[in-house]
Amino acid sequence: MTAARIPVTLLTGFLGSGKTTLLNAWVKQPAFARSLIIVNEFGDVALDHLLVAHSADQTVVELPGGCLCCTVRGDLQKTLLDARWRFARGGQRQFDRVLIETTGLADPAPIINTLAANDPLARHYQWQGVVTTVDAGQGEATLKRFAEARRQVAFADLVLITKADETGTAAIDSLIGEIRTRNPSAAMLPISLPPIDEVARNRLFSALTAVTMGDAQPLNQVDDTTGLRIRKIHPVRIPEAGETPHADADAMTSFSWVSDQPVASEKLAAWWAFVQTHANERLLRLKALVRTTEKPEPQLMQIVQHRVHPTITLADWPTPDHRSRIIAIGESSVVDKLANATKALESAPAV
Ligand SMILES: Nc1nc2c(ncn2[C@@H]2O[C@H](COP(=O)(O)OP(=O)(O)OP(=O)(O)O)[C@@H](O)[C@H]2O)c(=O)[nH]1
Repeated sequence: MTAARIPVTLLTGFLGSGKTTLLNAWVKQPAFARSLIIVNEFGDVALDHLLVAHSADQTVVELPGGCLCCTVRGDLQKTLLDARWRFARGGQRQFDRVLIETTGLADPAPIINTLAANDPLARHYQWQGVVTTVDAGQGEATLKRFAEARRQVAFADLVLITKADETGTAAIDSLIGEIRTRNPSAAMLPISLPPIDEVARNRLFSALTAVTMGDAQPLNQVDDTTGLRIRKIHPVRIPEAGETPHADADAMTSFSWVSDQPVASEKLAAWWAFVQTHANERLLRLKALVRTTEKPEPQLMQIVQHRVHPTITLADWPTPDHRSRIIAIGESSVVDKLANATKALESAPAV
């Protein structure tokens, strides 16, 4: 008798659309306690896996070095095949399902193909579906501009329209219409994180349970805003059609910065003031986890296109590595300026 296959769910969504925030809430649900979480990082400075707060039952594996969809498919296959014994105790596997968070620029098709059409993997793992996050405020413009965002939506079984708390219903309705034209069969749900009440929480987690456990029923009930019949689709084999991934992203560049020296708060504030003047659609994403001379806890600072998120002081460093890290992705006209400005964080304090 063969053992039951392990369900795998992909979490994708454009840069800054709320994947990590969702994943954090998701894996705290008791039903997801025994999850193996695979986080793919963009660029050479890994930060996201540090921001996933998981429990002792869960393991977060970082897949560094580029985008899951093109450069590290072999790594993903190896990680999944090795995981069964690497994360086992006394011969017992320590996880019951796998959640994979992609980078914000990932094309899901090759990942789905790796999982759905790969013999050794298919023997042990069961492909479940795709959850795609779309930013309520910025999603429509992002969908128009980026092929990656369109493909992330096109392959979704469940689209979560995040940050609904920040956007009016008319804009959300318009975004839902836009998504419908690209994926008529996905279930859709506007959400706020953390969910605003118990009802919202239950709707979100029953939709996530449905897509993770392969149960179409709750998904059918998620969204009836358009009156369309919603059905969960299991992509089995999706041709890549010779498409060059990241066609639009070629114009994009990124920089990353790591330092073991704490930064003076004043200097960080001046840097942040400068960085914010460049918060626009040319700067797709900036994330900074910084140690200051005044505070041992890390400051988490984030920008998603023109939206500057409030700075958060984390309770503690997620790992023993207390180095500051900054990563930015966007058009080189902006990213180069920010990279230059970031050098100033390193210089000796003025005397
Ligand atoms: N107000 C509000 N803010 C949100 C919500 N979801 C996410 N955010 C904020 O949006 C910012 C980006 O969220 P992340 O979860 O880091 O987004 P991501 O998709 O993982 O980003 P990348 O890894 O860069 O692609 C953070 O500052 C979050 O706090 C939401 O529902 N409401």
